Amino acid sequence: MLHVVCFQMDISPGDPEANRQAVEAWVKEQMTNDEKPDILVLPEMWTTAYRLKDLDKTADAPKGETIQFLSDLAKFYQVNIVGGSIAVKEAGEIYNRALIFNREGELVYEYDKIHLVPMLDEPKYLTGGRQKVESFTLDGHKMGMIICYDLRFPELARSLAVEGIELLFVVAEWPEARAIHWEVLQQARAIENQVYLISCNRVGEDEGTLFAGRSMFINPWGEVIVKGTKDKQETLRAKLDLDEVVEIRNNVPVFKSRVPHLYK
Ligand SMILES: NC(=O)CCC(=O)C(=O)O
Repeated sequence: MLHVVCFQMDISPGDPEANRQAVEAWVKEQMTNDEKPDILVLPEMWTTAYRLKDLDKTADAPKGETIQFLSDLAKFYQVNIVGGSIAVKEAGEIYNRALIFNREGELVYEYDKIHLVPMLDEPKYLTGGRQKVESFTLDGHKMGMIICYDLRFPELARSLAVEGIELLFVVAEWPEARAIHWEVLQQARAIENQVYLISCNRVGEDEGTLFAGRSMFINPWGEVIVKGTKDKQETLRAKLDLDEVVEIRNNVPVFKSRVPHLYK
């Protein structure tokens, strides 16, 4: 069983220090519980939220404070951290960068959001990722990670599923205005790829945008096993039986039935 916990967070806009303090307190609370989680998950752009005009000042350096902070927490509590994403400024460009740390505090994977979301002005302020997505391994299990708007591009999740991931993380700041897409697309990605899908969205409002919450844990059959509220900061948790992935792939052998040379 893999015990996964997500922080459906109400982010303090443009205030990395306040957000780091909130995350530190939350991690401490999780790790002093009797049942210690295996993986902690944070949302998208959790240090700054979508204060994009300020990112020149508030983005982290590539080996900056937030990266060290997450690494130290992972090492101190010996827990894997799917560190959501943060703004990182590198060679004059700003990226929406996801960060994954193992129990030793090592950065095992980083991913720059490929699809920048026009509806939130990302292309005006950020540079899209140029590296191919890859899977990573935590506690011996293959996993993948995408960021928010990436959810709309099924080929991205599929490429990770073809690599053999059992679990897909979706970290997000998805607005309430398109909440129906958020819910349905998550279930679709879980069903078509036969993976556990763990999403971590923010709640709250910033500069007129209300965010949708409804973070979800979905099993590889497509059932929502845990769902956050639409408007409350809260912690979501579940123990995942990864044998279910194998069982469902045996019962409905989608990956064996694919004929990829006949379509793109
Ligand atoms: N932060 C995001 O990528 C939001 C995505 C979004 O609003 C949408 O796809 O709709």
